[in-house]
Amino acid sequence: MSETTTTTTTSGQQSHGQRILLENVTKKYSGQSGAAVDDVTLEIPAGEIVMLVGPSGCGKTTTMKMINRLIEPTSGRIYIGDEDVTDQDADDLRRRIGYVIQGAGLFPHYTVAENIAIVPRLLGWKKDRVAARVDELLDLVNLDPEQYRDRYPRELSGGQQQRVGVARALAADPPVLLMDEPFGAVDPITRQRLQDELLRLQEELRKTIVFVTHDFDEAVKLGDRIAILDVGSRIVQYDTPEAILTSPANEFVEGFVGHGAALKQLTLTRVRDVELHEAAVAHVGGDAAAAAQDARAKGRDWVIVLDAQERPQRWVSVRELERGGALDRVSRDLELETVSSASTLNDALDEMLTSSHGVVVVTGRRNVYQGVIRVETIMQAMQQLSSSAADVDPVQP
Ligand SMILES: Nc1ncnc2c1ncn2[C@@H]1O[C@H](COP(=O)(O)OP(=O)(O)OP(=O)(O)O)[C@@H](O)[C@H]1O
Repeated sequence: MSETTTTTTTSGQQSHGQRILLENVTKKYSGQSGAAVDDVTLEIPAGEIVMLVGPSGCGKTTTMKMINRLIEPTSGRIYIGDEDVTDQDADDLRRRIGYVIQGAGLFPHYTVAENIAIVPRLLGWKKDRVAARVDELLDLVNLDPEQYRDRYPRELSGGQQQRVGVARALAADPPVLLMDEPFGAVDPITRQRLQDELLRLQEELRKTIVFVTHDFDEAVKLGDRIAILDVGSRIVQYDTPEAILTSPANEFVEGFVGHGAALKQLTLTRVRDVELHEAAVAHVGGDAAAAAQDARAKGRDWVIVLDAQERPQRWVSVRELERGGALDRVSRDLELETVSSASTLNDALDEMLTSSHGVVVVTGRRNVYQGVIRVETIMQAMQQLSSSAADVDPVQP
């Protein structure tokens, strides 16, 4: 494992995840009658996101914290890659496993840069290398280094703090990331963005990620696999989100899947998997009359105004342009919500239901405009999903 962590460079060389294997792992807290984690065997494949879901107190956090030995197992073995880490020096181990918790857990008296630099410093990296890595990571989590590196956590929003938390966990390029309800304390819109960013990051980094959540929809959205746990961390079902949604193992799992499984399946389809439509667009500073004409030719009543970097700024009606409205306002209109290509159709539907335009605007890397999704596209996807679910699941009427 040490090899992968020391190959980190600021030139973009990245380690890939390593397999984690829990073998007959048990944790008994003193004074408790049953085991909090009872003889669990679980293999987490390299480079995958595995979600641990289960009722409160079932042992999710205990299971996760045994991987970086914040909690010592009572018995059993834990392997990362081929290495048995059960008897390794715990401090040493933790420096090689990224850890993200709810509320980010940043040190309030350290700046953003100092927070991110903690593990690289402990590992003895040279100053220049640490500084370059901090900037690289801030970029990676979509925070402008110039603007944010010298701020203190209290000068950031909850979502920004959480991004710094992720950057800090990634600092020494660990092959394994543990995330304990990282997005539990932020509002739903911020949570959706952070989830999208995590998926985008994961496409690049391919870490092995163990993620504890209470939110089944989050598990479906983020997980390559989901482990549904019952008391004692007993694994009731361990499978892909598709398989859990279409063939829940028993009533306990059905309880998690809940009603509206068809709607939840929208969480399985990404914006990038469906056809985007072209909207009428114009640029800040462009010719308003020409933009209106173009929109009319396309049969559109509204135009999306993009800035010089092709980022959507606001909607403007064709009528306003025809009445001589100019395209000179640069400010971003907060009512123009966008989804990214990594977002789910469920997120897109959410945005659409609160937008008055009947479409949702899709952006790609660096928030560059890509197109729009129409409500018909979402309806079509839902029909396809429910007919394929009926094919797979024989118990469906
Ligand atoms: N330090 C401790 N001492 C004694 N018992 C503990 C300790 N930590 C956790 N427990 C118990 O172990 C069991 C599992 O706790 P754990 O925090 O792992 O569950 P969880 O599934 O993560 O719960 P939640 O979803 O509520 O966070 C619970 O019954 C809890 O009360």
